[in-house]
Amino acid sequence: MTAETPDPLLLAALATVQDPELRRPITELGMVESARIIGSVARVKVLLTIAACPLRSTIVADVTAAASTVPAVDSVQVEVGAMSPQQRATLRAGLKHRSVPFGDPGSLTRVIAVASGKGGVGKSSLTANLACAMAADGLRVGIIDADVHGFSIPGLMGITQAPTRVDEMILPPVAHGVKVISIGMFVKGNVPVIWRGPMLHRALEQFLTDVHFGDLDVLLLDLPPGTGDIAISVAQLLPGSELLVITTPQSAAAQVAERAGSIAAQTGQKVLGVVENMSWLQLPDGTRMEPFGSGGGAELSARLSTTLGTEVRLLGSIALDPVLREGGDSGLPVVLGHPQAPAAQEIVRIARGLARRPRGLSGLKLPVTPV
Ligand SMILES: Nc1ncnc2c1ncn2[C@@H]1O[C@H](COP(=O)(O)OP(=O)(O)OP(=O)(O)O)[C@@H](O)[C@H]1O
Repeated sequence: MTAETPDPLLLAALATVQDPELRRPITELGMVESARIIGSVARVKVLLTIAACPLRSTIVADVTAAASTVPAVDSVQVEVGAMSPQQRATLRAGLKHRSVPFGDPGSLTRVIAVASGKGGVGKSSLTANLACAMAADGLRVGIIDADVHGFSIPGLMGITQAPTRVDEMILPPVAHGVKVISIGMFVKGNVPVIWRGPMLHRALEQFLTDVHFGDLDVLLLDLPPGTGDIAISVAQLLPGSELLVITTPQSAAAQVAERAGSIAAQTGQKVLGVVENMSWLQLPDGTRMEPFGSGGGAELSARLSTTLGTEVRLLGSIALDPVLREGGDSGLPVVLGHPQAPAAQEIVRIARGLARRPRGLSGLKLPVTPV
C-alpha cells in the first residue's frame, strides 16, 4: 500500500464518525486527509473546517474510538489540521447542493411557527420543549429564535457556545439534539436589539440562507409576540410554514392571541392548532387552582375556527409547574429533566401529535381563480 492510499478498513471505520455540527460522516466531508495503518498503529490526519473549531476534542475522541475498532490496530495517532480555503469552498458547494431550502414548495421539512398574542405566555418555553421532545423521538429538529427583541431560546436550551462560521456559512450549535440559531448568539451581552422591519426581514432571511441546518424533519420558529413584521416575513419567506398559537386560559389573552392566529387568513398559512399553557396549578392537597381563569384555549380555538373557516383544534393544556420554569432557567427543558412531570408528558403528547400530522393541503384555504 502506498503512503497516499487510505487503508480501506480504517476508512470504513472512520465513515462511522460524524462531524458533530454538520451531522455527516467526516469521510464524506473531505475531513480525512490520510488514514494509514503502519505496523499496528493507525495514523489518521483529520482536517477541521477551521483551525479554532470548538468541537476539536470531540472529533479527535470519536476518530480515536472508531479507528480502535479495526482489528489490526493497537494504537491510534490523530494529527489535526485545518482545511484550505479551496477545500472549504468544495465542502460548502457540496453542502449547499444537498441542503433542503425550507422555502421551496417541494421541501420535506415541516416548518412550524410558534406564535402568541402577548409576551410571557410560555411560547419560547414550549418551543424549546417541543423541539427537545421531537428530537428525543429521533426527528431531526432545528429552532430559529425569531423573537429578535426578546431572544431566550439559547438560555432555555443551555447554549453558551457561539455558532461556528465557515466563511459566510454559519453552523448552528446543537443542544439536546436540536440545532439552534438565535440573534442572541450575535449580540454581545444583554444588549437590546432595536431593529425595525426591513432589518428583521433581512436577519430572518440570512438565518434561512446562511445557516446550514442540513436536512431537517421539523424546523420550529419562535416568533415575537403579536402580529409584527416578523410574522409577515415568515409567511413571505416560508409560505409553507404552519402556525401553532399559544395562549393562557385568560379570556383577554385568548382575544389578543386571536389576532396573531388570524394573520393566517391573510397569508394563507395553515393554523395547526392552539395550545393552552399555565392552565392550572396542582396544590399539595391534590386540588387544582386556576390562577389565570379557565377556557381561554377553547375560546381561542372556537374563534379561530370561525375566522379561518376551518377547524382549529385545542391540541392540549399544560399545567403551571415550577419544574418547567426551573428547566428553562437551568437550560435542561422539563421534557428531558423531569419527563414524568404531567406538564412534560402533555408537551410530549402534543409534540407527537404535531410530528404525526401529514403535511398536506387539508385545512388550507386555496386561492380560487375564477374561470
Ligand atoms: N407551564 C409553565 N409552568 C411554569 N412556568 C412557566 C410555564 N410556562 C412558562 N413558564 C415561565 O413563564 C415565563 C415566561 O415564559 P416564556 O419566556 O417561555 O414566555 P414567552 O411567551 O416566550 O415570552 P416572550 O415572548 O416575552 O419571550 C418564564 O419564566 C417561564 O419559565
